[in-house]
Amino acid sequence: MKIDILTLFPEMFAGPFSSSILKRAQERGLVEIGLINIRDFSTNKHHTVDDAPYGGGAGMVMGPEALFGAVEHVARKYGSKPGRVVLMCPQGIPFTQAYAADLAREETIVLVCGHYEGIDERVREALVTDEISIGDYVLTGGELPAMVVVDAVARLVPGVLGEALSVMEESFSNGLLEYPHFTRPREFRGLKVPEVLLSGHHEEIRKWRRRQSLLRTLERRPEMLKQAGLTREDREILKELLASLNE
Ligand SMILES: NC(=O)c1ccc(NCc2cccc(O)c2)nc1
Repeated sequence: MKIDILTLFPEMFAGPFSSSILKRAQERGLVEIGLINIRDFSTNKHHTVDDAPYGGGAGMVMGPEALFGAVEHVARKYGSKPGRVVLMCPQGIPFTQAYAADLAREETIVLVCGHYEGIDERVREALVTDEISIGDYVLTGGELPAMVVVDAVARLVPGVLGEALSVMEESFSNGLLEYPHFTRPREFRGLKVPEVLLSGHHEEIRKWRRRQSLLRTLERRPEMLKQAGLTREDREILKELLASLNE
């Protein structure tokens, strides 16, 4: 999978992409991450990429020339239009695990890191296929959201996480929050591991984990329960949990 990132600050990406899973994924050729400096496509001698907004108002807007130039550069690099051109912005669609899975199926995606008060609308109209927000807050630029998207998407590319992916996705993608995890030592500063996890009874362990996922989801994200595809057994457990919470 090829991910090209259009940014004014390519140096911001050196850290996250030069360590651990993302580094190894690139070394193994599973993911290619291209960093493209939007400023290289500025069309004026001052190399600016932003300008005052028509209609007045505070702040600056990123103009169309450099962004169009940068996206066309990517298209020429691959000899075809990019599959998806994703603008990171607060007005975007909330980024979710499902959205990451959707993007991970693409051969090439471009992430556009906007700045200033926003970007010229003609970029949205003519180039952008997706607008994504990583949360309801405004950041100084789209770079951090782009890193989040690259991390969430790259780990889903086949081979990047290996069998760990299926285990992780299975627990998260079942629509509930994860159950608690424990590892050695069995007791730490008086805090013990739940006995059931030491019992070796796999069916009991499965039930305990499912119950913990349901309890955690009920307590923290009850709205997720509606579309979680609950079994009859789950509903029984939820009834008990609700009864005990209402005691
Ligand atoms: N929540 C987010 O994903 C997010 C994304 C970007 C961003 N800032 C750059 C920007 C880019 C475009 C328009 C705009 O108004 C601001 N801030 C927050």
